[in-house]
Amino acid sequence: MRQAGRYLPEFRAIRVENDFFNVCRTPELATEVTLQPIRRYPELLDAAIIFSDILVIPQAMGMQVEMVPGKGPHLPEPLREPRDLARLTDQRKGFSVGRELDYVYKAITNTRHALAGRVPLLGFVGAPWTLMAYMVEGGGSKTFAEAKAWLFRCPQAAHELLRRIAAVAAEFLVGQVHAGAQALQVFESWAGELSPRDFAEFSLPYLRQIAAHVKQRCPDVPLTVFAKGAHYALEQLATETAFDVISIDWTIDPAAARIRVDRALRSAGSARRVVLQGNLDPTLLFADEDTLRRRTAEMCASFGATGHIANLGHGMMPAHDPERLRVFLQTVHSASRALR
Ligand SMILES: Cc1c2[nH]c(c1CCC(=O)O)Cc1[nH]c(c(CCC(=O)O)c1C)Cc1[nH]c(c(CCC(=O)O)c1C)Cc1[nH]c(c(C)c1CCC(=O)O)C2
Repeated sequence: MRQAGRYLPEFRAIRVENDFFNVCRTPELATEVTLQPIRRYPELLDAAIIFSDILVIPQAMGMQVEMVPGKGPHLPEPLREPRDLARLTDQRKGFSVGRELDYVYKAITNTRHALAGRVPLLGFVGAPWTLMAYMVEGGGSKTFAEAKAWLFRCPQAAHELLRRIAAVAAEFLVGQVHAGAQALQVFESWAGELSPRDFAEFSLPYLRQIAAHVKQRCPDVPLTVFAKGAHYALEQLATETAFDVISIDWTIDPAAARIRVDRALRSAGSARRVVLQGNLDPTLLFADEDTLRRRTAEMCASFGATGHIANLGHGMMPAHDPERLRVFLQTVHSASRALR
C-alpha cells in the first residue's frame, strides 16, 4: 500500500510537476512511478502494484475527485441524499467501464511491458463500502457519520449504491486482468468503522459478489482482500468468499489469525487453503534498526513457514525513511529463509 509514494524522493520529484490524477492518467508517468520502488529495491520486492487510486471508480461514475496535498482526497460535491444517486453516470446510456477507465488499462499494459517479467504486476480496486464512504463524506472522516447515517436511514438507497459500485468494481478488475494485471487486491479500508452486524449487511455481500464475478472469469488470478479493522470477519472472509488471500492489519496476531482461518475452513468442510498477508505496523519503520529487524522476524515466525505474503499492515507514510524499508525487506527475506 503506497509502495510508490511520497516517502521516495524520486516520487516527490514527479509530483512537483504533476497533479496526482494526471500521473494516474498518463501511462508513461504511471509506469515510471510504479517502477521506482522496483528499481530502488532490486531483488527485494516480489511484486509491483499499479500506480492509481481507489477513487478512480467514483470519478468514472461521474464524481469530481481532487487530491489535496497534505489533506488527501476531496470530493467537492458529495452524495448527500438518495436522490443524488441520479447524478451518477453508471446507469446512463452509453456508460462503459472500459471507456471511462481505459487509461488505467493502458497504464497496466505499459507497465507490464516495462517490467519485462522482473516481478508480477498487481491491479486493485476499492471495495463498495469504502468507496461509498468517500462518495457520501466528500473525503476522509473521523467518524464517517454521514455515510453511516445513510446506511441506517436509507438502507435501500445504500444497497442500491453499493450494488452499483460493486458492478463497476467487478468489471474493472476483470478488465485489469485483460490489460495485464497478474494478481488483484480489493481494499475495504474502512471495514473497521462497521460493527460485525453491519459489515455482514453492507460490506461482505459485495466483497463476495466481486470475488465470485472475478473468479468465474479469471479463475487462475490470485485475489486478495484487505478489510482493515475487520478482525471479527476473518472466518467469514475465509469460508464465505472466494478470496485466495486475506490481508490483515497489525491489530490481529498472525498466529491467531492462522489458527482461526484454518479452523473455520476445517469446520466448513473446505479443502481450500487461504493465504494470509501482512501485517507489520507501518509505524515500526520509525523504530531503530535492531527493533525493526527483531519485530519483522517475529512477525514472519508468527505467520509460519508457508502461506504468508509479507507486507505492512497498512500504507507507507510520507515521513518513512526509504532505507528503513530496505531493512524491513531484507529481514523478511532472511527470516523466511531461516523458517524454511
Ligand atoms: C483508502 C485508499 C485510498 N487509496 C488507496 C486506498 C486503500 C489503501 C489504504 O487504505 O490506504 C489505495 C492506493 N493509493 C495509491 C495506490 C497505488 C499503488 C501503491 O503504490 O501502493 C494504492 C493501492 C496511491 C496513492 N494515493 C495517495 C497517495 C499520496 C498522495 C500524493 O502523492 O499526493 C498515493 C501515492 C493519496 C490517497 N488516496 C487515498 C487516500 C486516503 C490518500 C491520502 C493518503 C495520504 O495522504 O497519505 C484513498
